[in-house]
Amino acid sequence: MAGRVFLSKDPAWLKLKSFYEANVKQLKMLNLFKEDPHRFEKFSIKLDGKDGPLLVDFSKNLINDEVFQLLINLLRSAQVEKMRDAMFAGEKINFTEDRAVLHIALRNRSNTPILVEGKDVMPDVNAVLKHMREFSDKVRSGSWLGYTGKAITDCVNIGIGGSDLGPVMVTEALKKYQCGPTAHFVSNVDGTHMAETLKKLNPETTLFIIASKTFTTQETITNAESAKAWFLQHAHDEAAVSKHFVALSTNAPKVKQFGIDEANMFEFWDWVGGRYSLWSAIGLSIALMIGMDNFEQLLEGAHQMDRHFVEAPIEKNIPMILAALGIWYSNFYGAQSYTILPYDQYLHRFPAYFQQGDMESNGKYITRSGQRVDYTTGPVAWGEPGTNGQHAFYQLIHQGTHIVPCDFLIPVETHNPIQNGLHHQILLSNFLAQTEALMRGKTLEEVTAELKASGMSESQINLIAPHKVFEGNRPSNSIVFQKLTPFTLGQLIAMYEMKIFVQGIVWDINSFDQWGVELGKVLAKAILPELTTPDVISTHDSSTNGLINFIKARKH
Ligand SMILES: O=P(O)(O)OC[C@H]1O[C@@H](O)[C@@H](O)[C@@H](O)[C@@H]1O
Repeated sequence: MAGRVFLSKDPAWLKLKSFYEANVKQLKMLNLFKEDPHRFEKFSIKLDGKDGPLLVDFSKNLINDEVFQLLINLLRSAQVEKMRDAMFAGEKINFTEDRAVLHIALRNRSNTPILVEGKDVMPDVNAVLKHMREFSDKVRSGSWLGYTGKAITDCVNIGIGGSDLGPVMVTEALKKYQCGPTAHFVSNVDGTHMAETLKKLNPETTLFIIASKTFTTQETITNAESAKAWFLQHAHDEAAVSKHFVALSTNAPKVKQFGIDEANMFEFWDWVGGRYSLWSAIGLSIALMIGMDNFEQLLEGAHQMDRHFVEAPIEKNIPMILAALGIWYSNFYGAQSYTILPYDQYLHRFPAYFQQGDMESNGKYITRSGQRVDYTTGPVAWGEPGTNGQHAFYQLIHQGTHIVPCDFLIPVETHNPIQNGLHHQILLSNFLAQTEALMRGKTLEEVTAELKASGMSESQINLIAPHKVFEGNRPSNSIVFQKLTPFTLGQLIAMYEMKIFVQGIVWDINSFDQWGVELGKVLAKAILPELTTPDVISTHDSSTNGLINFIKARKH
């Protein structure tokens, strides 16, 4: 952005750097809690929502008042508010693709005009939502019939990346709200994915949704062709295809070419990035499975978070604060990753969804003005649902040599209070215990006293005690919501989207392109024909040649 100083030269950055160098050893959370009885109130935000409040407690972080203020100053210096406003105003902030970034328009429930090149996009957005409602109502009510006159019981979304991960994550998260066909997903070009999915399906009652923004993605088009071939093996009638295939795309000519009726195409636009597209027609499988009213609740929740993001001052702004904390750890503490740990089984694909959301957005080393950064940008995002993660990788989070900031998420109420709610009580207690343990740790004195009390000998204690010590002082955010409803899920997704946006602005990168996925695609296209010729391949480096020739020699 014009007038922007290179981040590592920004005085706000340099202040954080010197604060870190001078004070890092003194930032002990346990002491900070002791010194300030109001730390929780000060470093937490409650956002009221339709389905109950969303509480974000960031008090278990390595911050004091001064760091917090310095981080806020950094965000101001990076002009995040100005860039946010530019995004919401439809400016072409994705300048490498000459596009606006307007997933916020897809969930703009207040319906205020949003202009792209002088044209309000809301009428088009509303028209597609209407189309989705009409279609999903027909399918769910059983009035949309397959080629033998039977209602649709299953739909298969064929898409990859942003045309897959969002619908997969949301249909898993909102399974409890199912009132329509069961959603299946085929993304991988590995024929196993398609073959294993088709095994479970009846062509007479299955709807295929071909989801591809470009409608040129090799994996998706290959899978779509295979699904069509399978379908026609049963239906023996090209005319039946229109009853069983619909498309979600920005590319009408390609959709037609594939043989899908234009009436069965659900449109979206180039200002919707793939990884931000679940709010668009790409969400059709969600609308089919949970109904359009619930889909619109998802949009409502996201819209509420968008409003909060636009209206709240930086100091009280959830996505801004989460972004600032992430920067504190990535750029000053040297954290290379962070975890998303949902204590809700329904959210089991939530971390995977944000692997694309975060890493495809911010995994970049070129600034908006074309220079190479001399600081780190997007971290590795990973995670698994609690409590499974506890029995797998939490060892490293508690006692490893890496600092791994953690986001813990949990609903107060479960959809499945089996055994009188016992399971959920156990889940809640584990959630609370983990963040406390990470923060408090356990000292050598505490461990020694415990071992002594158990009757252990001095020499045994000396041998074992160091292994049982926890340094503690390990950061986490606790994100607590009432219940996992469509509205709440919308809030949570938008919260992370906006956090990622803010970080991209501070790092001065374009979070909305993805050139990094292109090189492999081009090389794969060149290699594909080489796999079928009888020749020995010598056009690559010796490793790639060797691998190709080995595979060819072993293939029957
Ligand atoms: O929706 P289509 O166009 O098939 O793209 C699917 C995916 O392709 C990948 O290469 C990435 O660029 C993703 O961002 C995108 O979501």
